[in-house]
Formats: sequence, structure tokens, C-alpha cells
Amino acid sequence: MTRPMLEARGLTLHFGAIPALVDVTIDVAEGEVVAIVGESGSGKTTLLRVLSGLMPPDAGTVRWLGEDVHAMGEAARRRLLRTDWGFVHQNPRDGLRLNVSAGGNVGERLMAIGARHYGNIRGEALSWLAKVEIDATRIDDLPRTFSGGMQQRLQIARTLVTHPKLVFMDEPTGGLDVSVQARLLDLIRSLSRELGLSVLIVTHDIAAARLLADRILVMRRGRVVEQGLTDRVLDDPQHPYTQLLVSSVLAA
Ligand SMILES: Nc1ncnc2c1ncn2[C@@H]1O[C@H](COP(=O)(O)OP(=O)(O)OP(=O)(O)O)[C@@H](O)[C@H]1O
Repeated sequence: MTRPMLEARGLTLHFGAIPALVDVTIDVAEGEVVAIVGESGSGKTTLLRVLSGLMPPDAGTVRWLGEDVHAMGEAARRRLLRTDWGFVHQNPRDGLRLNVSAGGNVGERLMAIGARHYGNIRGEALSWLAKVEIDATRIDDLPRTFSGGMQQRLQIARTLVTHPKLVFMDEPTGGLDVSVQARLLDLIRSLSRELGLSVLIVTHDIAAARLLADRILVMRRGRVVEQGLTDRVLDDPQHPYTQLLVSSVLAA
């Protein structure tokens, strides 16, 4: 088996007396979609922040292609966030510049990695707007005039235009209407397959995890209580907490 791209071992982090992460170990392989599920406060967002190098753990290591993410300098980590990695936030305000045009939002990520030719940048932005189903006539509009679903699709275009290898997604469909969520999930699924992306997605939506993920990690109170292939975890949950999560969805 090839070595995982992202390898985290024994991650532990406390906020005062609160154990946000306790001995968490996780791998993400090339082209793999991994979902982190669990109730509010279980440590999902903290795990994403530690894995992406935004927050150092009290103990444990995170390696990207073998390199220790928390030992590399700030400049190297920032470069990773512009190149190999992408981040899709729950709130489009955190992932977009709302006072810059839609085309500008996509184009400036290309400029950040050295693109300079205006015609090529605009052409690439148009192609990405089409991929995320935003009409070309909206290229010069500001994202704050877009619906919530459109803003998220634009955030995805802005993230993927630089061809990252791994995309961290934190509740990307949170706060959207159910029909808008379904369309966005379909888009994430088709783009991640088409591009062979690795995705690490945090969600409390079991149905979203089932649709997207190859593997699922279930978190509770900072610990991974169960992990495995999506169908196995959801169809035959072993841990009582996973059984409760799955049955609460079935009963809803
Ligand atoms: N900056 C912080 N300072 C203090 N405590 C924090 C901080 N960030 C998170 N916590 C605590 O750590 C625990 C894990 O929080 P985290 O946000 O990772 O959970 P989550 O599973 O992502 O929850 P949600 O689904 O509500 O976003 C919680 O008890 C939370 O209150």
C-alpha cells in the first residue's frame, strides 16, 4: 500500500480542563474522502485546525508527504495552504473576499501562485465558474449579491482553481436549505472524483458523510470512538455512540 499523504499520530489538545483531542490518529490517502462526524463539541473543528497546522497540538505529530507540519516554518505552512492544500469554510465570509468580484476571487488565488497573464487568468476563472455552475454573466458581480449556495460554490471554485491535493472542508453545507445542500454535495462529490482529490470533511450530517466519504471517523469528547469504511460504520456500527448517531438519523 502507498504511504498516506496526511499522517497524524497521537494528537492531544486540551483547552484548560477540556480535552478537545485525546490521542487521535488519522491517515488520509491520495484520492480518499474521509468524513469526521460527531456531535457538537466533540472536537471536529479542532482536529481540522490541528491537521492543517493552524493550531499546534499539546502532543502528537502531523505529517504531510512525510514532513512534520508543525515543525515547518510559518512561510512553508502558508505556501502549503496556497498550493497542496485548500480550505472550504462553513461561512463563505471566511473563505471569500465579499468586496472583490467573483472572477477576482478565483483569479487572485492563481496570482498568489505566480499567474500574471490577465487573459489566461480570466479564462481560467470563467472555466471554474462554469464547473461550479455559476453563470458567466456573474463574473464581475460581488459575491455578497450571491445566494448562500452560490457563495459556497464560488468558494469551492476559488479553492480548487490551484489544483490542491488535499481539501479540508468544515461543514461546507451548514446553514443552507436542504435542496441547496443536496446540490452542493453532488457538486463536491463529482469534482472530488473528477480531480482525484483527497478530502477531509467535517460534518454532523450522516447522510452527507454517506454520500461523499470512503471512510468515516466518529468522534466523541475529543476521542475517535470508531472508524472504518463508510458502509461498514453506518450499516454495522460497533460503538454504542455510533449506534445512537445512526439510529437518531433513521428516526428523524
Ligand atoms: N478556542 C477555544 N477555547 C476554549 N475551548 C475551546 C476552544 N475551541 C474549542 N473549544 C472546546 O473544545 C471542544 C471541542 O470543540 P470543537 O469546536 O472542536 O468541536 P466541534 O465538534 O467542531 O463542534 P461543532 O460541531 O459545534 O463545531 C468543545 O468543548 C469546545 O467548547
